[in-house]
Amino acid sequence: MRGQNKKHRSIRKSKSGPNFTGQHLLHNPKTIKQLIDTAHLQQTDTVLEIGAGKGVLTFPIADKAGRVVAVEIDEKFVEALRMKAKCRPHIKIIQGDIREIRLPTAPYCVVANIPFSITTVILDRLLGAEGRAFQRGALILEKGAARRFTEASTVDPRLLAWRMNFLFEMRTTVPRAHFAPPPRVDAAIVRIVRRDRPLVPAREGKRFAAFAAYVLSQPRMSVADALKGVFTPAQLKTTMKNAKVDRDQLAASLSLEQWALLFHAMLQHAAPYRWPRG
Ligand SMILES: C[S@@+](CC[C@H](N)C(=O)[O-])C[C@H]1O[C@@H](n2cnc3c(N)ncnc32)[C@H](O)[C@@H]1O
Repeated sequence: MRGQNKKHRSIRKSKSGPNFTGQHLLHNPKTIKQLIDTAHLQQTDTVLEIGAGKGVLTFPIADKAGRVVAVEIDEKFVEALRMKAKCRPHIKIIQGDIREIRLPTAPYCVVANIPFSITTVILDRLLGAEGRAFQRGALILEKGAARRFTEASTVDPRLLAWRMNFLFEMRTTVPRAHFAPPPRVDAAIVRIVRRDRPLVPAREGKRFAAFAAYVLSQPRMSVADALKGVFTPAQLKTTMKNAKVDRDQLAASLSLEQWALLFHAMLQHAAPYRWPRG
């Protein structure tokens, strides 16, 4: 018990923000195999593991990948992981906060059972401009979050921005009983893969999200009306025609391709002082 308290104190010390470590350790061999298989790892891959815990994923990942960089915040787990990884030089254990450490700059994959409470922060780092070397991943997320990230259409500007560069697919539900201690709700395995051709360049992600937020800020207004502040009437007419957007179409029904066409038209034709800012 004293050891436990000490452990939690050390986590608290090393973090800013909410004190929640999400230590739900996987113990179901079938789920562990499913998660790792979802990543299709090869000997040429470098894998970033986020929240390595006791290493239940770290070592099977290391059997398949060329290099593993495992990040863990809890110093007790880190100590044990370093002991176990002693004779495996292609495993690097980093003690740190995934919200703060530098991400790899060479191409890498992610396989992880992440702390659910910081899901959006983690995805923002991996899928935003900062994570430009991130190629693909297999992640265990809370089932509700997994559904939200993978449903066919979305009105979340940040998720739209991620989808310009990545494909999301929900693979399978992971019952809460597969973790110790079990989380409040079931989880799911989600596969994320970088698109061969991005619909919007990653460096424009923030500008795209600001554009999407602006158009979506009036959910009952047609896209044409919402864009009157961005384009001149002549620009708007051509843009709507080129993107095949109907006069009365609402933003919620735009396809990803239509979003990308509207955004590119703004960059090409609209005066920069009229571009929405985040
Ligand atoms: C859901 S557990 C997964 C542990 C292990 N991978 C498994 O599947 O059994 C999440 C892990 O992330 C660690 N963690 C929590 N917050 C973290 C952070 N900000 N940065 C790095 N690791 C963190 C926790 O200590 C915990 O070991």
